[in-house]
Amino acid sequence: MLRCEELRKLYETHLAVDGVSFSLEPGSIGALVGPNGAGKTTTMRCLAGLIPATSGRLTVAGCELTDYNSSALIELKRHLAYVPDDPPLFDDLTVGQHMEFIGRIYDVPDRVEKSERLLDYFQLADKVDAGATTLSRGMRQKLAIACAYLFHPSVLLLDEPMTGLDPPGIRRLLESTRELAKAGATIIISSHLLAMIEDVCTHLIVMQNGRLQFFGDVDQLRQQFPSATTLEQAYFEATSTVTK
Ligand SMILES: Nc1ncnc2c1ncn2[C@@H]1O[C@H](COP(=O)(O)OP(=O)(O)OP(=O)(O)O)[C@@H](O)[C@H]1O
Repeated sequence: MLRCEELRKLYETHLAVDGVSFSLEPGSIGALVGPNGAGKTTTMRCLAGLIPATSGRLTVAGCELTDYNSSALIELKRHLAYVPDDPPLFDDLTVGQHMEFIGRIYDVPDRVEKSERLLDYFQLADKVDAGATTLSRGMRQKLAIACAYLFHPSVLLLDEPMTGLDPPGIRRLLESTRELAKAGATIIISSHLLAMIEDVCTHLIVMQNGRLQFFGDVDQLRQQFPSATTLEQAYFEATSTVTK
């Protein structure tokens, strides 16, 4: 379960997120979309507990992010995985060592077998002994996603996950998010690639200039934008960035 109530985030004098509210039940996949600078990454980072909200109430994986004390954040991190668009990896570790490290700190049962399966699934098996600094951008992305899946998070936040991925990588990522949601996880995918996330998302969160323009499930989206036949058309109508 993930609930974001009246989230506001001020960077000094700039209001990046202005009163955004939405909630997602377990099993939901929310597509977080909006123009550059809309406040998507800021929202994700607040939900992940990486930056404090200026005001608002955030409940993520049963944890209330109100006081940002260390025990609340540690509890949150047990259940949440956040994969930014340029994931920070450990320069001194290999691909296999990343999986081993994450498997150990999250105390993942069968971590060796799960790691092998995930590296195989994300086509990184032949890179198991490669150092993180030798990976391509897409491989770094895949490794960060594999690390996130390893401990089976109940909330997964993916910020622009498809930017560096090849077509098989994108397909596998989307398939795997569907599987994780089916198993009860709550997922948010922030992306500009609307056609690609269209089939996988159950909900749409549209932001623009820090404000929420639309939140609802796919049926509500159809009701609100009856003439839109694609997610992209609904997006344009919600943000009015393009007129026909
Ligand atoms: N650390 C920061 N300090 C000051 N302003 C910031 C900071 N981070 C983001 N902003 C501003 O907040 C606004 C929202 O930025 P954010 O990165 O959340 O947008 P976004 O929707 O993720 O954009 P994009 O699609 O380009 O990634 C922008 O105007 C941005 O310039």
